[in-house]
Amino acid sequence: MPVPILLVTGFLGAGKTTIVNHLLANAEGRRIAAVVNDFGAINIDAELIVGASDGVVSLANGCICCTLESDLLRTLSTLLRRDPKPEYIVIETSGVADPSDIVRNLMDPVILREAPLETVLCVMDAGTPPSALDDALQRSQLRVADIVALSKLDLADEGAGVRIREAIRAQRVPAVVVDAKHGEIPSALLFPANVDRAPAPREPGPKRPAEDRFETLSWTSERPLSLPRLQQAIGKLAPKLARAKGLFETIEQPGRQMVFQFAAGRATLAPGEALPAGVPRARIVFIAELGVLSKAELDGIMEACVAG
Ligand SMILES: Nc1nc2c(ncn2[C@@H]2O[C@H](COP(=O)(O)OP(=O)(O)OP(=O)(O)O)[C@@H](O)[C@H]2O)c(=O)[nH]1
Repeated sequence: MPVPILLVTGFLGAGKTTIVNHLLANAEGRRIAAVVNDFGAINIDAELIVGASDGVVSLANGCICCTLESDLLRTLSTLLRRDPKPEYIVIETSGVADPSDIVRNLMDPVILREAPLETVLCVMDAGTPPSALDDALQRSQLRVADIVALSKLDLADEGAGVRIREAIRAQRVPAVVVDAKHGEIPSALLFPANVDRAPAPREPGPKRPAEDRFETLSWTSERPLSLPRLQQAIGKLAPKLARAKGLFETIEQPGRQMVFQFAAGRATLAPGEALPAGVPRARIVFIAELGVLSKAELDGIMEACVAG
């Protein structure tokens, strides 16, 4: 029985992990295997997924989640050899990845037979300015999509959803556009009921030279952070950042981790789990356009947040 693949693409911080988490938490008896592609040296995506540890997790509802190892095809064949075999595979791509390259990889004849690419979902922040769709990376993420999910409608102004839908239409993208409130998309839209029917191979589009546009800077600390000082640091860094995410302990709430997210100019902080043993007290990944932020500048700004 072929195992259909759902590929989730979308720009940095668009809301891909939120959707994958929602799918895993609401699997309704489907055995879903999720492959998350982490950008940075610190393995944050996997930690944010409910109940994950060591990069691989089996959920109580029969779903599993793993990080993408060096090679996508090897990761997929490992998943396909598992017993019981997953019924669906969800691959979350990196926000800086051109999904055409992954689509091309998935056209491998063996993978296509055993795990055909069924649906490509592009997640887009509803507050994305229409001009951002002229960006080559955003365009290639949209171009391969069957479904575009608009995230963060709750944060966007009233007209934003309409404006971004018009901008997507203007790109002549044939995809269906749906709203995804806090990661919620009807799973019937994403997973075919009849898995016997293998989807047709796809044309991934022209191969573009890989563009090194972003760099990831990891920052860790063995000491907890001061929240007011962190706020100041993020204020300084914000104009230079494309994305940041991290986990850390604060002086204000010792013994507990906070989950920090920065996407589309917006920073959020939420309470996380208890601080696990043997990990640095602060682990944050910063993503910036190449040459915009040096490690020395980042370290200088972040060290000022450390207690004592
Ligand atoms: N208010 C609100 N926040 C959202 C929604 N969807 C996602 N977010 C938040 O947006 C931030 C980024 O979401 P992620 O799901 O981590 O985004 P991502 O696309 O996986 O990010 P990368 O993998 O780093 O590219 C997080 O703080 C989410 O909680 C939404 O519908 N509403």
